[in-house]
Amino acid sequence: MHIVVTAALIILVAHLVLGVILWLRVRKIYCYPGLLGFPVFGNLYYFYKTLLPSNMDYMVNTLDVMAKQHGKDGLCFCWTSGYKLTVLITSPHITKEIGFHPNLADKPAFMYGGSTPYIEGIFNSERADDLWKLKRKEYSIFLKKTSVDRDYFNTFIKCSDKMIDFMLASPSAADIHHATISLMLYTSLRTLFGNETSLISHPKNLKLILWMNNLITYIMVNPRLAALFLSIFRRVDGLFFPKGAELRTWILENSIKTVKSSKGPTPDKEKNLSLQITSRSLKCNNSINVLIKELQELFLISTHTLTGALASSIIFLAIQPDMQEKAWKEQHEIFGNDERDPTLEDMERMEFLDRFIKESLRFAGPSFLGKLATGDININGITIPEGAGVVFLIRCMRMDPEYWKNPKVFDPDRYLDEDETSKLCYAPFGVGVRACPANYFSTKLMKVTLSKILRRLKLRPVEENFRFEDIKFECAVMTEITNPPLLKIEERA
Ligand code: HEM
Repeated sequence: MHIVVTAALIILVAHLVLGVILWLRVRKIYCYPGLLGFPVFGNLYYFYKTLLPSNMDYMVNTLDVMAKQHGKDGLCFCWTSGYKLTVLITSPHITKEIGFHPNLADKPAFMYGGSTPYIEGIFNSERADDLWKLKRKEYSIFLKKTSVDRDYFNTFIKCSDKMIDFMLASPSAADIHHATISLMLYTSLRTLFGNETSLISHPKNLKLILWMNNLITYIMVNPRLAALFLSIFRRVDGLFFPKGAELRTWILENSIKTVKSSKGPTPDKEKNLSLQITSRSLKCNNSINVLIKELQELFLISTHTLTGALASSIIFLAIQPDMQEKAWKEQHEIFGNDERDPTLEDMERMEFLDRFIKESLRFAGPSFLGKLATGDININGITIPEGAGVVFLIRCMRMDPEYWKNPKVFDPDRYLDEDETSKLCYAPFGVGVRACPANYFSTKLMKVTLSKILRRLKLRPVEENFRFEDIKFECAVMTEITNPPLLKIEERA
């Protein structure tokens, strides 16, 4: 009994000390929710509330509720991961003011660090240092408009035909996520890796990527636990996922072989991004492990985001027949009954499809953006202190009735009179110097694929009464549809 009482007292005192420390850290901070009238207990309450979020949906929604209840002027200070001081941004005007702030070029290790046993390239780079700058330059060259239009456009067309074949393979109940993953893996290999292999469509590898999506989300929410688990698992993953390991080896060997044998006036490394990465890594005498992590990141980041975005857009078309007809009519006006492939000029004319993709990304884009303040940032007399995490709750901004008329309604035409405010709280490709370098690449690929699908296929949900309002969204790295309907696929006459 004595021991139990002593233990209880120690725990109580330790908590009081912790509560006081937390309170001392935030007592002068503008607009903080944890005080609850009882500073020490209020801080302890928020410490536990944010210590181990079960999933990203819970995390983002908890932060959103806090920001709505306690935020002022689009800012709210709080804890994340228990004790990390974080400022939540929920206003497009603050986004504008600090989006490009020089002290916001780094990413918080407590959100991105968990996956380093597996991926470590530009996306996962905490620091915007010289190496990041070099890598970023390589990405920008390979993903810029001229490279996409010149080098990838025809591959996008071929890949879209493949997507249609995938969909037609099970016309009575097509699983769109499955089909899109196959397409994205294939497209990513053909464009960014410059090569392809049948290993990609092995059912075990498709399953692995589906599983990866959930894993990446879990890692961002629980980075420390994840890093520990992954660094152990990394050594034996080939035993559990032999097909995945085979694919990794294939990509690596292929890149190294091509770079080593490259000669002539146009070195092979200039042909695609993975060869560029391999060439640089070999020149810097990096270990093979470092190279694997960088290539793995390129592979994952280019497939997982696009899979979510494209699968959601196809589902949005299927469950909104009026919208599908409008998009089809636009295609018909451009091509008539001609079955030719689209040209770059045709793509320019697809204005409704452009808006449709934009609206799809408003619903299915990323849930939040995480940055790190590397120095004090002053806005309107408020200081975001050095070391604080800065989380832009972009999904919440994209759904905020203050900035959008009827935000829950899927309305591509809302972009016909887009103002600066809605542009600022849209940001599906991020903000500032760490924004996604693949904005043009991704939207062009989505547009080509949707255009080809619209011209050849009619899509409907198997469950005929399924409406847009029935969709359940969940915050993940990309916002996910948790109840995706199976689709009926019919060839247009
Ligand atoms: C629809 C598809 C995509 C969406 C919605 C998307 C979205 C994003 C977002 C929100 C960020 C973080 C930006 C920030 O922190 O401000 C990001 C970063 C990044 N994305 Fe994408 N992305 C997509 C496709 C791709 C593809 C295909 C690639 C191919 C290589 C790619 C490569 C990257 C890289 C390298 C970064 C890190 C940039 C940096 O930290 O400097 N993304 N993306």
